[in-house]
Amino acid sequence: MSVLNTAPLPSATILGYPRIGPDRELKRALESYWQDSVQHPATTVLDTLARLRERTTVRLKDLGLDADHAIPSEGSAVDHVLDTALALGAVPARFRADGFSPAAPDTVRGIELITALSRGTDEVEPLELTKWFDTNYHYYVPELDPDTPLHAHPESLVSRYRDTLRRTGVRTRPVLVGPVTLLLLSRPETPADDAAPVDPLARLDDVLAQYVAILSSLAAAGVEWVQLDEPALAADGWSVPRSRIISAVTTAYTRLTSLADHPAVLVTVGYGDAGEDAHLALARTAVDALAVDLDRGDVPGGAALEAWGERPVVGGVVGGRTVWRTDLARAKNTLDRLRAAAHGPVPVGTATPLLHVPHDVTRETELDPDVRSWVAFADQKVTEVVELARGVEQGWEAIAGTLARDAEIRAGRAAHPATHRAAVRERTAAVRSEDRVRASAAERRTAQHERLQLPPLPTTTIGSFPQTAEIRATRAAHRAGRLDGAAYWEAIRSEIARTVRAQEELGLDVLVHGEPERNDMVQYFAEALDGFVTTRHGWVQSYGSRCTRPSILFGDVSRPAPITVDWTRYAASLTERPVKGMLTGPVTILAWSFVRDDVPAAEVADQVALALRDEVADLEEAGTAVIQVDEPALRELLPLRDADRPDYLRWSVDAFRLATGGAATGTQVHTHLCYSEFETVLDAIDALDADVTTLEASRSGSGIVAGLAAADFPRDVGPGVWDIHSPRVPTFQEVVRRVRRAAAALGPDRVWVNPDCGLKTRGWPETEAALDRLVAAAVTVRAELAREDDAARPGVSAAPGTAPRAVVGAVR
Ligand code: MET
Ligand SMILES: [Zn+2]
Repeated sequence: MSVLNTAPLPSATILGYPRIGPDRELKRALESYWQDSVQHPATTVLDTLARLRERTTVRLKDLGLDADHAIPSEGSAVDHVLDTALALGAVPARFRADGFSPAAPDTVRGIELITALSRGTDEVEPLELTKWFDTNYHYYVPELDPDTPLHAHPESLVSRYRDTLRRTGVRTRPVLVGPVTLLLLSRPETPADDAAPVDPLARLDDVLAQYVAILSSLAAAGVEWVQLDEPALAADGWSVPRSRIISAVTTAYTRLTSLADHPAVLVTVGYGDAGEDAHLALARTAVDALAVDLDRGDVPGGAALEAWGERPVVGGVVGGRTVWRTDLARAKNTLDRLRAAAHGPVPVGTATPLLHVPHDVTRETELDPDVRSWVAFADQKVTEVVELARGVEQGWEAIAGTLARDAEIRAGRAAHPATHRAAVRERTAAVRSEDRVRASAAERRTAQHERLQLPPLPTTTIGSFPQTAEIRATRAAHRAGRLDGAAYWEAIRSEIARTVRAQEELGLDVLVHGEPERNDMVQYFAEALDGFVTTRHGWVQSYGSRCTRPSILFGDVSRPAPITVDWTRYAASLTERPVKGMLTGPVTILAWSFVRDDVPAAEVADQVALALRDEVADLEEAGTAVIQVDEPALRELLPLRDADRPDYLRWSVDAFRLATGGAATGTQVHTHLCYSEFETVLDAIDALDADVTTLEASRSGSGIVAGLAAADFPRDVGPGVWDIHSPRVPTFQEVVRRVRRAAAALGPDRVWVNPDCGLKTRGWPETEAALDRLVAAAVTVRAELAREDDAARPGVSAAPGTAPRAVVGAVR
């Protein structure tokens, strides 16, 4: 084994930085290219990436990360997991058959390939999108079959490094997802419906051969440090036993560090505590440095640190997933404990990449100054890292002023009246367990059937309809004061009217108002509730070019006035069919906001739930018979470690039930979940006690339907039959197949027909085309079921359900 050089790891570092750009430059470049690749060719995306990389490096250097190897070399166009898959040359067979060959990410062909993999083509479906550990970032799931050819493509890793060095003079640290995590996150291309479960580690050797080739190329290019991220080590719930994962770690890092020439290897195990077994396994290889998450995890045990010897252990004391200032006194103590136990240097770092926080809070000039002083975005966190590193290097007295000021800000926050409001606390304290319980599911079912009179396989959508440029402009004009209340109200009403009319014409059974007034399903509620502030530039990447701007939940939460009732009432006045009231659930409001860290999450969730409970009551009062409370993030907050899960599931389910528990027997409560694998939390979904659950299902194959069937899930479900995350319109046959499969597996009297998720990112033409097929498919399968019924019971004719006007032309 020989490490190419002995350049030390610097005393301050971060594990990653936001990639989308302070003004979402990357989003704009990608979307322009996707919309019109003649006007905006792939080279414009590559130029934007290069400019952002340069900007980031210069900025980080200015903030004090001025040593070589302190700054990660990043720059994924769409997703870092996808980039790693491309670096290994892993292109699924269906894309190869469609004319795509492996390519390095930062090339025109690479951008074309990334576009196809993430968005699909007319011919083939895109990669599945799923959440990255317990965050709101979503990655594209790599697909690896036993025979997927692999071939290393290190070109972009090399060119990024060289380009940054040339432009800025800084030696950066290329980053890849580590081999063990990459394999655990991947899935086979051909879903193994009934076949034996696939072993995700089966291709370890082949994959390692590509990492070997990549590290050799990096060494040859003069790269001195490389970062391999292994967050999977801090999570449970993989399909292989822990012991095999640990032995894969040993195999992988023994091999990668025994190369003739290779850059020094920093392994990061963020997103929680990897545990003694993983630390020890890594320590027993010749890995050059380890970075641990000391925000969520603990200082590694003595045995592991003993085994690490004099190699550096990066103390990740600055959380990468929270916007609150780091508690510097606590960070100092943690670092002192690590330094006392470790035998080598302790550089200061972030716990995870800063991908999950916005760029810079100093730009938030409209934010309440008190709240702003409590907050740290990426740039402020870098400053915290740099300051703490100065404390480690020069002694804590060197940063005594910084520590004192932090303590003062912390005390001010604790004493601020908005962080403790007696009326809110009294109300949560008075909640009784009966408040979370409705009439029995059977009674509700009867009452709701009577009231709603829906056909079998009822059709509905998830809530939002296309958010056209026009609607966004209307909202923006209103916000900026260029459009007065009356004109705004009129514009939104006309959009609602259009949406209701379209749904009637398409023949949907349960309608929605379309959510044109909502900028975002969480921010909309955050703006209406007390206890939140919103930001102007606080964007974080959700997936690909999609960003969200989480609100900051900083105080006690209450509802000053009804939020959604007028819009829902207006939509209902336009149609005879039921219109769903649409609310975002308490868990999702928490998950997609930056939540205060000074009160237990269970208390915060109940505060939000009580506000929603009042909204449910007001919707009922306005005559609403169906109310959907979305919880797409239920699975997202699920702790990565098994031991932490029961407590989370208890308070999250409790909060949903507090929000919905006051609904009348005849009110049909829906919930909607998407973006992740729900198989592991089916019991919790059941415990939500919703009458109808709509789920994302079309990208993940038949998994969720099979899972629900196997669990004998006792409620109505709508497994999505149209993947709305890509512009592709499913064929009629595909939709029929999915509806049939769901009806057969779950029983036709329990199944709803709906898209995977809301339609806000889609355009009207594809929305109408797809919904037309969806309604047609429901009608077709209803007729099939009616015929089966007829055949089974001659003389009795089954109800065909509503026959939509669109259906004849729709069957194609
Ligand atoms: C991410 S879940 C989205 C649910 C929301 N009601 C919508 O339709 O947009
Ligand atoms: Zn959804």
